Amino acid sequence: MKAAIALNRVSKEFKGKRAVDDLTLDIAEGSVVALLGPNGAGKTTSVTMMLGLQKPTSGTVRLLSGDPGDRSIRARIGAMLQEVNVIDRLKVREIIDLFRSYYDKPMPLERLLKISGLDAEKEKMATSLSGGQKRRLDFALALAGDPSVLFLDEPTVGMDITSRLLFWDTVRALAGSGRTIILTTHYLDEADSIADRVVVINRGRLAADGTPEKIKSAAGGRILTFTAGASFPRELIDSLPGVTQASWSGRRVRLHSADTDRLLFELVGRQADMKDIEVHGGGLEEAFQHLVQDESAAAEEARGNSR
Ligand SMILES: Nc1ncnc2c1ncn2[C@@H]1O[C@H](COP(=O)(O)OP(=O)(O)OP(=O)(O)O)[C@@H](O)[C@H]1O
Repeated sequence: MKAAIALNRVSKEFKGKRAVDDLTLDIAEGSVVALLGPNGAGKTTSVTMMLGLQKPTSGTVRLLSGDPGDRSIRARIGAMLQEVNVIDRLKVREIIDLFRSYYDKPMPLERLLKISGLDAEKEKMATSLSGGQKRRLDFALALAGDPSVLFLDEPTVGMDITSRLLFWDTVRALAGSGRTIILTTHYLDEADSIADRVVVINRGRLAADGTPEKIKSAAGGRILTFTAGASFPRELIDSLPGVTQASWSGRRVRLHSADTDRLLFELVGRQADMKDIEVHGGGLEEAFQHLVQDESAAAEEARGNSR
């Protein structure tokens, strides 16, 4: 399948600090991809590089097989970014029309008003809109050129629950018409309901990549933690059945597994030297946080080892 977006070993540094670190990623045309990650993970920086708004410090970005900075490529892209900048002294309808005028084949005004749910507000001054309505106006502006690739950077921030649900229904319908959609969110549930692929970014690096089901099963399950005694061999972890992730923090060991009962039974059977054993699990969000935290802990450890 053709790649709508191709990032090859992309890094971005700000004053010596790496926001994106050697990221390689292909996004197939027609797919709906959610970029997930904690605050400061590098999601927005990645998206702005895909859009050609920022240049990578190293590596290459291709958008629709071309340079993201090219006018002809930009004409096929729509973006709803985090900064909300509503133009003063214009009505909703006028702003949408202004944006439509930038494109050769814009979406009809009526359709944009309907999609964004702003029909009743079309004669209002844009500055008088509520936060959630301004987000919906941003959505209409992103769609003005009838784009084949749509970027949505935390699109539902500021929307109430009804608007959120309506918004995702609309995005789902747009995805059905063959557009490529890249969205960033903090919510695994939102990603799960819309995306066919989830890419988890943490500290500028790829932490996980796969279908929502795959990510959930990697992030999910339960967690067994214990303090390993002096005679606990590190290699023992590798030979344990059903461990999806393992990390060490000092002598504290954290193991993810879909079946922590069996894992514990196995460890006890092998007379492993452990104390302060805990088993915990929980919701999807909590599991996701662990996935990201564990990735960070592993990165810290790798950095420590390489020093
Ligand atoms: N223009 C900039 N100048 C300096 N540092 C920046 C700049 N833009 C981003 N950063 C830094 O790069 C890192 C990644 O930021 P980015 O906005 O890409 O993260 P994010 O995953 O989108 O976070 P959030 O979920 O909070 O929006 C952060 O440490 C941020 O402070």
